[in-house]
Amino acid sequence: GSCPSKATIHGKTVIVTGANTGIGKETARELARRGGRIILACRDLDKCEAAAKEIRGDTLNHHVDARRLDLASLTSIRAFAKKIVEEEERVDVLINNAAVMRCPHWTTEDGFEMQLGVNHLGHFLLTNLLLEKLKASGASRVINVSSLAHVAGRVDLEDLNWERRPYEAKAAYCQSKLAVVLFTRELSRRLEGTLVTANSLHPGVASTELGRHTGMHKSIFSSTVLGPFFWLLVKTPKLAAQPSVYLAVAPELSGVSGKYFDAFRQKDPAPEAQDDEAAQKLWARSAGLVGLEEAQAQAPAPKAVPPGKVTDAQSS
Ligand SMILES: NC(=O)c1ccc[n+]([C@@H]2O[C@H](COP(=O)([O-])OP(=O)(O)OC[C@H]3O[C@@H](n4cnc5c(N)ncnc54)[C@H](O)[C@@H]3O)[C@@H](O)[C@H]2O)c1
Repeated sequence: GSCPSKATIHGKTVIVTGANTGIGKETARELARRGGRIILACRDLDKCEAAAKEIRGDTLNHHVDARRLDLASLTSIRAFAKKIVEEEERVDVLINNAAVMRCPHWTTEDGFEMQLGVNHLGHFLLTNLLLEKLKASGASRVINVSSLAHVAGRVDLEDLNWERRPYEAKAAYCQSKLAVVLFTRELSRRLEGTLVTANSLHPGVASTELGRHTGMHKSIFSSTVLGPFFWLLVKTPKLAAQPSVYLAVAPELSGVSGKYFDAFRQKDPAPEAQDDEAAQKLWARSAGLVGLEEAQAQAPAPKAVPPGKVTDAQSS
């Protein structure tokens, strides 16, 4: 169903990755409707601008902006984060939504297996680079879009990038989505004592462009056998966006952190996703791969700034 919370987000700034299409675009649209300043972060700036324009026209919220972010490039992630840190007063919600599913054995600019690189490592670096900004904005929320597919995942810490095993696109997707839940768990642990929360979610199964590499989005749509039933089982992108919207806005989720949601319901993720030791090891491996200083990832929390207030440091 639709988001159980009707809360608005006036004065808040939200970043949504992979927001030019699918669930990300509908998440951005719904949040724009609720009054926030929405930053769409997409690999292709033209598509991003087009989506931002469409959302502005649709919601009459003119605080909807497009920014370039290629999660398959550490350089692009650093450039995006630098711009946000320098130009934005605050970041209240970061929705790590972008993903690649079951693509061929591609690698990112920095040589990571594409699905791990985009779905996990890219968002891992992005989140860490924005962490001080999130803390300075008060009770900010990090929302990591995972998938039920994480239950079939296995994180191989010795071979995260599929260099020593035969590549399996499906298993690589499941690994990346399990990594997202483990990352959320460890992030939440590290955020204890701050007001910032981090949760992950499964949006439900939706008809989006995610199946572009599997042919599923085409074959199932055109299937005369599944056709009539397909729509009973599968959500529209708009409906699949509602859980992300809920985690972003719901007042009742204030202070809730380190949890996994299946749509609107908090649930236990797979046992592998509740392994604190694995989460800590994955954090260390991920930090090493993206070249993140551990010290930077653990800097003490600065004082929170109430909405609308700009500190000297931020205004300079
Ligand atoms: N659709 C489903 O059934 C389903 C089920 C479970 C989880 N999910 C998750 O929901 C999220 C949204 O997926 P969707 O279904 O809307 O798919 P989608 O393919 O329509 O959207 C994914 C977005 O990620 C972006 N992206 C891919 N690579 C990128 C990169 N290198 N840099 C920046 N952006 C990049 C794409 O451009 C696109 O905008 C994903 O995290 C996906 O894993 C979807």
